[in-house]
Amino acid sequence: MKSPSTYSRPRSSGSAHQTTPDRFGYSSSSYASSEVSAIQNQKSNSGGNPVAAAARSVAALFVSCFTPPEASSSKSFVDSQEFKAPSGSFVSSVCTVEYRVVSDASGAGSHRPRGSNRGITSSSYRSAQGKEAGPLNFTMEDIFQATRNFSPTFKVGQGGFGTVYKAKLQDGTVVAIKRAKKSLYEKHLGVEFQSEIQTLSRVEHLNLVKFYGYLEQEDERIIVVEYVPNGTLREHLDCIRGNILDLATRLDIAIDVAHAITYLHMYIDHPIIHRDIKSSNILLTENFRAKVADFGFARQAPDSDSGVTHVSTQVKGTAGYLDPEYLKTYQLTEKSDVYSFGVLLVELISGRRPIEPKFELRERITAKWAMKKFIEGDAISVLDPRLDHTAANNLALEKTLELALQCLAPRRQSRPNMKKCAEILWSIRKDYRELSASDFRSLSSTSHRSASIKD
Ligand SMILES: Nc1ncnc2c1ncn2[C@@H]1O[C@H](COP(=O)(O)OP(=O)(O)OP(=O)(O)O)[C@@H](O)[C@H]1O
Repeated sequence: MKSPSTYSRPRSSGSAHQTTPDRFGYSSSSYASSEVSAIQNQKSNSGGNPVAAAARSVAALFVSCFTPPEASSSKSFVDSQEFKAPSGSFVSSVCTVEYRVVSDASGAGSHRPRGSNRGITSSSYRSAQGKEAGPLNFTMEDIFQATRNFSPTFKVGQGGFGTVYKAKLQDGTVVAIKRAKKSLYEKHLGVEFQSEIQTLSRVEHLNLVKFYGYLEQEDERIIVVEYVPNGTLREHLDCIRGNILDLATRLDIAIDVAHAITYLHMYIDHPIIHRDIKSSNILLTENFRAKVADFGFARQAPDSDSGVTHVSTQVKGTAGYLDPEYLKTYQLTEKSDVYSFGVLLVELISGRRPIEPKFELRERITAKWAMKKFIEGDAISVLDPRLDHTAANNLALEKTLELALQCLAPRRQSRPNMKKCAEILWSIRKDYRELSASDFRSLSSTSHRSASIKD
């Protein structure tokens, strides 16, 4: 459950460009010039390893961490009349007990979908089999029937938004039914609900949860989406869903997520910034295909055709995944998702959560710890200890950390876009497969040789 806590950060033009440390330790004192220069000096004596050289050059970006962010020519989304938020709609952000940063949004719900309180969209015209099945005209009765009056037996999850149930519709389609909490204190849920249904109704992609419809009636707000049966990525990294994920599967998942975000950023009419990319929002199918879920914080991206470079908005997202430049300037772009994706890459490689309070201070912020290790030439110690140090794993580890370092660049201009991330990951996977195959060949020829010696 979300509840207001200590984090409060009202928009204030005066403070936006100061070099104050953020609460995750990415400050000029803790992670910028002196520390990185020292690391770079060490590395400059370490020979001509191309990976290390790339790491060094990207590491230099950390030196410029928290310099004033934008040239004055940049144009904000709120500068545009069309998207101006209603006056007085900006309020302080708050942090939840789960460290999820939420706030009453100014913009996510600015375009209510047309129609009544019974939501049927183009995406809801399809059944689970992908057939054109006609609109799923949900009534409260349908929902009660499908969930057996919201029986706890069918409950599969609980999030900040509410409770999630697995249910079967009358046509046999298995769906997830998300029922919003009714708490009077949770006004932001209305905004999250609007944001989620608006976004879901505009998208369709193999790596995004499919939308079937919604219902908004009196104090009930319900979203019906594809049921994804194999839990969240975080549950798999925690090994509470069976076996440990091997690196090949982790690379596949990273690529699926990269495809989903690329689609949101580049391949729809009005691109979308997800704003909450994290391992607990990545759902897995039985075949370990990844589907990005939870569009409660999604926001329309700035319209680059009209020269708008960013959206000025309150900070939303989840601690540990938040782009420090967005935190500091309130300027949102697609590159904030790229930053979160960088954190996700480190999570996939290390198995650790983005914030690990139980570790000593210097290991507590996983991305920061991992990047430091990588820059120091000690990538090996970042690999999830439950994975083997094969040649293929070690190479993929180095290359993935190198990409993560680029995604985590303090300044958004230095981060690659998501399409580039996907391309780099394809090439990492290709090399990984080739090396795994040759690892396997040499292993089997060794065992063949030792069997012949015995004969
Ligand atoms: N489509 C789905 N298929 C199967 N399980 C789901 C689905 N959507 C959500 N769940 C389960 O319900 C849980 C809560 O999901 P939900 O999207 O409501 O989270 P949330 O409210 O956004 O949480 P948070 O605020 O922590 O991000 C998930 O962790 C997952 O276990």
